[in-house]
Amino acid sequence: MPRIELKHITKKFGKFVAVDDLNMVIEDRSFVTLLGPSGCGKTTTLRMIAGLETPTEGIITINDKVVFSSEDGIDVPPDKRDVGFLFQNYALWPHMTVYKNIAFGLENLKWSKEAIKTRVEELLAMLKISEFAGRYPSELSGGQQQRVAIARTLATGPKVLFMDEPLSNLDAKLRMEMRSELKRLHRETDSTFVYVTHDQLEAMTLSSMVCLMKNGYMQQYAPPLEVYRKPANTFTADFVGSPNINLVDGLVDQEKPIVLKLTNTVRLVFQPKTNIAVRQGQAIVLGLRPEHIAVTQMKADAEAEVLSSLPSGMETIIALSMDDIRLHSVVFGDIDFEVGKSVGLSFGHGVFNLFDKESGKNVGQGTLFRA
Ligand SMILES: Nc1ncnc2c1ncn2[C@@H]1O[C@H](COP(=O)(O)OP(=O)(O)OP(=O)(O)O)[C@@H](O)[C@H]1O
Repeated sequence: MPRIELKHITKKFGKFVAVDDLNMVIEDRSFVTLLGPSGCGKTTTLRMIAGLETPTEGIITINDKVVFSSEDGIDVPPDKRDVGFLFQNYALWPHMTVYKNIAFGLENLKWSKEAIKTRVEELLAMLKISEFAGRYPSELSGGQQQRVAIARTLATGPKVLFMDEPLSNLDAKLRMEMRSELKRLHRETDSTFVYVTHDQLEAMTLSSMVCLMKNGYMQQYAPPLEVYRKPANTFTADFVGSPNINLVDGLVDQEKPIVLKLTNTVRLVFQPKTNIAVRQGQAIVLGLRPEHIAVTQMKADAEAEVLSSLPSGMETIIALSMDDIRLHSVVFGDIDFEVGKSVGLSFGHGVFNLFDKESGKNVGQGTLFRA
């Protein structure tokens, strides 16, 4: 079963380094998402693994077989890597029916008519498009066309499936529907999925592992909830989560216990979960997820004023001003808050991340309370 390994993969376009010394292991049957802002190197990475782009340096192995090595001059072509593709422009063949579109690849492989029929019917059922078998692509909605494209890609049973923003042409409702379809397909097919997106929500909800990239560098490679709970640096902290994490600048005011000074009046004790090293006067950034800032009338750790309240029914996003620091909190339930009102903030039920201001790196996790 395929396990993919990238060793010291670098890709340069002229002098420009698009991917820089990337090392990663994609475990068999995992769902790995390459995530990051536009231009960070996601597509280039995917294309190098697939064999569509030649790395400048490094080694790629699939199932312990070297498919690329700059040193040994090995470069196995894409069709010999046992992989399938699904891209943003999934262009179905317009003059072929849905059935034919899915069958085409199998006919090329000289499958028997009966075997093709069995396989196509299985895929039509799996993707819930059996009733459209006789239609042409122009007679289908965008979401239905996308399902056909997925069925066509899955037909030959590729061990690894590469997808580059496959849902970006769909409207919000369909994207949501296709997300759960993709997750189900991943379970049902036993294939390894490698998926490119710049949509953090898509990456969070779909993947077993997220590879977060910036400027050609891997920033963090971890399960999505680990990226969320324990971001490696301020960039990854800020990239995942909606509404965004609150990143508040401050100073280490005291080392034992650790006291953080956020403003002239807001000082908080940071109780680390494990031993961490900070020094007095060190500039830090405190990461506060909005759902860990509770708005309370009792036993507050800090005081704030309500700047705005955005109730959506299930939850309310509140903009707050704590001294001159702006914070966002999320409160669950259909509650509204009065603008201008003074409220208390409690940090009692959260675990917070502390970052070094200069390097941006995570220095540790801990709980917070009033100093
Ligand atoms: N053929 C090329 N020649 C020169 N530069 C390229 C080429 N292909 C990509 N690049 C550059 O390499 C960088 C990474 O491109 P890549 O397509 O991998 O980014 P991405 O993260 O997938 O972005 P997006 O989300 O916008 O698709 C970009 O700055 C891009 O301009």
